Amino acid sequence: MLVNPTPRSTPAEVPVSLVAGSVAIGGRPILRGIDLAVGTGDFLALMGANGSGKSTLVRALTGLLPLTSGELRVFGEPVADFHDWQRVGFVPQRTGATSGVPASVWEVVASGRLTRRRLLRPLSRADRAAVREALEVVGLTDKARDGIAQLSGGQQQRALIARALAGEPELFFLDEPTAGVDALNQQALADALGTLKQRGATIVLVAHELGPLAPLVDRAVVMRDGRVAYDGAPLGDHEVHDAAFGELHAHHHHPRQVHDHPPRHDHVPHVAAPLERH
Ligand SMILES: Nc1ncnc2c1ncn2[C@@H]1O[C@H](COP(=O)(O)OP(=O)(O)OP(=O)(O)O)[C@@H](O)[C@H]1O
Repeated sequence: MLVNPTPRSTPAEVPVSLVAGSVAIGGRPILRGIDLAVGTGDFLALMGANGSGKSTLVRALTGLLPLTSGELRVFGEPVADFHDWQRVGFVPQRTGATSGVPASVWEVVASGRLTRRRLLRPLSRADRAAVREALEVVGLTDKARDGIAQLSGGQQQRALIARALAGEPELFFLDEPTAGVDALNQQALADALGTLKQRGATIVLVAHELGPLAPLVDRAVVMRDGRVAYDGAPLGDHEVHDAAFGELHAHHHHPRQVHDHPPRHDHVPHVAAPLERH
């Protein structure tokens, strides 16, 4: 493995790192001994078959789902001590839960500023500017006054992304942002994420197919059965399939799977992954 003596981030700056992270739901192991450190400015695509644990991993990395074992650090702090959640944005998998909520697009996006302002204060000028900009980035300026429920699925997805953008996160998680989104909207999303990336944001997204996002991705992680099956340079479709279904083997055995960028977890003490079995 490559050893880089000058990691891009100092330990305190690493946006998110998980060491030997395991999650069980209802006693069933879902994530098993995951080691993953996401460096500043990474654009990471989390891939793998249905049920391989991608969404669970994202929820674990955002601290929404407690670990059964292992250690999660957010911007260098153990998750229990981390309070600066405004630095983190999360767009969950689309569920259609927005239908029936009588909110305008503007209101939905403005709610992304909630963590930044004190309760019961009107939106400040900075808040309004951030909301306006977020709407512009996702191309929904002209829909700001529409009800969110009137938008198409892809537009709703962009509104949710704008909400997260309005919070100006440094670390941004998106779970399947392209699922069920047409080609035009996928391109708009790619443009929005490209802008974020240019600003130095760290992005982790779950995707089955990258489509127009592919040029942005600089690191791929493929999950298989609750474990990391591949972590390295972006893969072609066939290679993703092979990693997801076990035809590429553990990365220290296969030259293709050697990291082609600096290792991300120098800062964390090595902890042996607990052995888990069905
Ligand atoms: N709340 C839950 N209760 C029980 N089992 C769960 C729960 N959440 C996830 N699982 C199980 O954990 C496994 C991983 O699910 P997860 O949603 O993380 O996979 P995924 O890779 O995101 O899949 P998909 O591509 O279908 O979204 C699946 O077997 C799923 O059934």
